[in-house]
Amino acid sequence: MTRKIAAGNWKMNGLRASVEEARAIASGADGCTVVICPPATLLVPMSALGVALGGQYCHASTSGAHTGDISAPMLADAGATWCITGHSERRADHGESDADVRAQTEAAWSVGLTAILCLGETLAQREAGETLDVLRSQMDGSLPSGATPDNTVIAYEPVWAIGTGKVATPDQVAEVHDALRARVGPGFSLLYGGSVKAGNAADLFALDNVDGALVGGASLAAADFLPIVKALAES
Ligand SMILES: O=C(CO)COP(=O)(O)O
Repeated sequence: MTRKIAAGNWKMNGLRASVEEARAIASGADGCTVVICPPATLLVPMSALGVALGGQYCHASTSGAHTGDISAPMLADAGATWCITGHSERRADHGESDADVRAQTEAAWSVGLTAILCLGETLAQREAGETLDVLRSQMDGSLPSGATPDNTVIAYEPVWAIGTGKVATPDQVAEVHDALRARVGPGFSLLYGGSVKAGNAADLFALDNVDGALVGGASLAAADFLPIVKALAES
């Protein structure tokens, strides 16, 4: 059985006042696993809300001279039980390679964090017909061999659908998720991410191999996120 997971990636958004929004999400979440990945500064203030928390990234090392970075043990110590790895914004903004993502994913596992490993093609790659090849190569390069359904969730996030309002069509998502399922086998939860909103969530969750979503903008407010959680719980 795959787990149904609604994960919110708050990215670089949220101040201490946003803890109240997370509290509202926590109290309304029902029927599936809900994870909030706030900025690291909000992990401790959110740690008593009763909702699962995740980091958005972790360094491959456990400690050391890496100014501005954060390690998996720090995330776990602050209350996280999950960690996003390989998000396309990290790959683009910080030059993270598949090898980096693989090492970060192993670092997350080493302290018991469940990794939400992100993959996705750019618009140019999709238009060149390279989508499945790109994803295969990202999987080969960034998914460590010790991955299990307990320690890893895969998130397909087409780069062109992130923050653009252009959600991938159900056919596009089904093609990729069916290929991912064939690659990883049963049990692994496969999330879709990229402009997921209340209005398109049910159609995505109706697909065979979509077990949830990794939501950006629409996870910041309970009024936007909870209808997505409900759609997943009812799928
Ligand atoms: O990148 C995403 C989640 O990790 C998706 O972001 P949006 O839902 O804002 O498109």
